[in-house]
Amino acid sequence: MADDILIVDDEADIRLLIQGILEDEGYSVRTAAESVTALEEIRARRPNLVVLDIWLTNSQVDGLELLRILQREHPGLPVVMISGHGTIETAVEAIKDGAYDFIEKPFKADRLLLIVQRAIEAARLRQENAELRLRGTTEDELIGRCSAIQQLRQGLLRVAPTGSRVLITGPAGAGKEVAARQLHQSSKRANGPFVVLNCATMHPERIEQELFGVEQGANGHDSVSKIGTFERAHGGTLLLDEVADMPLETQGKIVRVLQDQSFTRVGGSRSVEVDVRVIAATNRDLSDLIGEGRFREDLFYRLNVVPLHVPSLRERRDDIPALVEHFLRRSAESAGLAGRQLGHDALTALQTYEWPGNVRQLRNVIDWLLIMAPGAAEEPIRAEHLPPDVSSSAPPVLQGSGAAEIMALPLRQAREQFERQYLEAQVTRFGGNISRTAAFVGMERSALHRKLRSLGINSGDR
Ligand SMILES: Nc1ncnc2c1ncn2[C@@H]1O[C@H](COP(=O)(O)OP(=O)(O)OP(=O)(O)O)[C@@H](O)[C@H]1O
Repeated sequence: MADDILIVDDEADIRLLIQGILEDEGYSVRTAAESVTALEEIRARRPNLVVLDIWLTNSQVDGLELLRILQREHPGLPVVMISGHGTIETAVEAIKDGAYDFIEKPFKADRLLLIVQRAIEAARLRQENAELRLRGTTEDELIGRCSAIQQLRQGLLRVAPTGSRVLITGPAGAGKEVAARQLHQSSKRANGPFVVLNCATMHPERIEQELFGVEQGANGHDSVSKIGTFERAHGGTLLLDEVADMPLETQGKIVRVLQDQSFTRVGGSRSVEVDVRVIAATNRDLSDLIGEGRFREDLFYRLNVVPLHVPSLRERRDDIPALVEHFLRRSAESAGLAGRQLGHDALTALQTYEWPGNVRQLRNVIDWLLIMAPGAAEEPIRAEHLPPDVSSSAPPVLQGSGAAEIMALPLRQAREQFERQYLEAQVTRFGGNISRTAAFVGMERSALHRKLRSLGINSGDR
């Protein structure tokens, strides 16, 4: 997606010159000769960058004043100043007032392009960092090698370049946002913004302001007091997270935006044109909600062009060791703590746990362990060090009380009890796959089957 640049200069030949240079590089360019038109253009749709002449003749306000208005009305919008009669003092003043940089006429095309590219990049990074701070850290990389994740990864790669809409389903914390982010990264819009709107945490009355922005009449002019997520996502991807929680009325408006690729801001009348790829995510069954009249069928079909599913963590226990290793490394690095290893018992306990909160919960457990687990950095973390809710649901053989119980029994029963607990834990850990359990425990597949039957363990051979 081409970045959108507005050139504001009173000299027509300079506007044409800059426009030519930028368009040759693939930018999409709009121009304005004075401040009123410039503000109109910016209010019609926020550009990615403004190239602004310091001296504007026949203009309501000059370049420096316009810069101040932009800083007030459109914070975060990068501005590169141009001057023909530039003095260092004017440049310094513009930069103090928030301009990204300054270029003096006559300038070389290379220098203009370099500054423009850097300014857009810097603004994008700033926006991404602000969003990450707001929502906590997140990943770009979908960790996991199990077949469901490999299938998901292939699906993402196949659909990414097509620009098609995608509906990502899966339980809370399973990685739907990570998948959406990866889709964006592999698409042609990768250099554009990736914006997330969580429809569940948003007050129903505020959701439209968030999505479409707000325009208010001030001094007889319309002025934009808030840029919405649709506009911020122009040229990129918008993830509507927890889309099932979107109020019905807003759903109707989204249908229209998807149809027209344009909308009006709350309180405004002019139409804002955008080019946004919409991805939706949900942990609910939208067909049920359609049946109950709580989700619009037309929106469902528009969003669900390509459905992708992220499995729960308990359906892919095989991926737990790789996820644990990844989070141990990442969390230790970012907290400045020494890295730790997990003992086999702790890892098995994690692999047999049900994970109602999925990968998000696993990540929290790892953060907790790095701070709370006793012992020196080089000592492995044991099952008994896991947080109480995880360790208390671990198979008894991995809990301190398991050993005490076994010691109270005669050998035959003790052996049987141990075998039952040990094998139950291993079968769960390998997701019920008997061949892999047999390989790990060192038994023939058929012998393991017999053993499980004799111990009354339901393997449900998957
Ligand atoms: N496959 C994965 N690889 C690496 N990290 C992951 C993976 N899946 C999830 N995570 C991490 O788990 C946490 C939750 O993931 P994410 O926000 O994508 O889940 P979600 O399905 O969108 O959740 P919700 O429905 O609650 O919004 C994040 O911190 C994310 O970085």
